[in-house]
Amino acid sequence: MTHGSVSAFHTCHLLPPRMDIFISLSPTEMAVFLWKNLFQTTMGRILQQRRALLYNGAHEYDEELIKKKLQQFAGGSVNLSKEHSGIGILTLNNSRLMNAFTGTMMLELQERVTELENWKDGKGLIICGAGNTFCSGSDLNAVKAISNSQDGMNMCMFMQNTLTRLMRLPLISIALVQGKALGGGAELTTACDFRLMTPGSEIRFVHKHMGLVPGWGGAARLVRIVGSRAALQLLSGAHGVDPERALHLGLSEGTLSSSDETGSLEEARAWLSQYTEGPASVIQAVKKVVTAGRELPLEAALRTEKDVFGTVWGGPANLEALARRQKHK
Ligand SMILES: CC[C@H](C(=O)O)C(=O)SCCNC(=O)CCNC(=O)[C@H](O)C(C)(C)COP(=O)(O)OP(=O)(O)OC[C@H]1O[C@@H](n2cnc3c(N)ncnc32)[C@H](O)[C@@H]1OP(=O)(O)O
Repeated sequence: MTHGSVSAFHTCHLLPPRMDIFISLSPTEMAVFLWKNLFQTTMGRILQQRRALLYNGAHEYDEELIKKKLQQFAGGSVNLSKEHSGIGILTLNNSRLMNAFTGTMMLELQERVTELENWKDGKGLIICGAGNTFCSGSDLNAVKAISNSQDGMNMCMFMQNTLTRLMRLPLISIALVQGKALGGGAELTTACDFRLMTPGSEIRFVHKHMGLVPGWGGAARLVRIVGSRAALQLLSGAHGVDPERALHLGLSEGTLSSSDETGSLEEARAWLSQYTEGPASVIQAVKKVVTAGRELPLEAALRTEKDVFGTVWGGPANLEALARRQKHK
């Protein structure tokens, strides 16, 4: 395959139904047409793979039933601001209850994740809480009302489906931890690629004190972030993890200097911007190949990497870079 060209392999299944129109195009127009078709075909295949949910009817999961149940526990909101820079700000907004997740907030989180999955210009995501604190987990008023096994298991599967999709977004994500990230709030931080903490903040897996273990996928992700020994200590000790210890464990990427809501968000934007510079198609491709490397067996990861490579090879960003012949000094 030569630089800037779409190889013969790629063209065979991409030729348009109207050959009379296609052959009237200039060579450049033909290359752009074929590249766009290749991009759409490959993206469709990758999107299809990614949207295969963790739980479905085969696992006795009834999404419509749990959605109706969660709808009964209203309050708060999950807001998304998609900025021109390609960075989205997702804010948990229930400050009266320390941003505890009500039932409707769980439903809104799923809606925001769907929105982000379809954000073509998206590159990064910062998740934070209103009122200078992150999230104190599930709304205990709702928890008490759905404490029967079936409702609890359905809520667990709903949140695992949603947080797994969040984790696999083709965006570089940060949990901006201000104040407290407790229980499900601590689990939510582990569904982000990185965590940044403000002075005095803490991440705390309080589940043991609730007679529980994490149910939103937090244990499985925590083991992959800090290792099984540290994860066992954090879950069995249920102690608060301050910024210094989080940094030491590799749970946090850094401690911000600002403690106030606006200042820390600005710092988080600046930190993330160093990784989201460049075309959205390339940043999204980078996240996709890393997700594949993290989650798939080697050969499947290699095949996904090949597919993702095919969406950017010979694309506008690649062709422009070749034309620039930049030196990486
Ligand atoms: C799988 C996830 C898991 C599950 O679903 O089973 C969970 O996440 S269970 C929930 C785990 N979280 C907690 O247990 C947190 C309980 N709350 C606290 O420890 C404190 O409120 C704290 C440390 C977050 C803040 O303490 P502080 O003294 O600063 O403030 P207040 O306690 O006065 O809180 C203000 C106001 O918010 C209410 N609140 C706080 N957290 C929750 C919550 N998770 N659910 C419902 N309500 C919550 C608190 O009750 C106060 O309201 P008030 O009407 O004044 O009592």
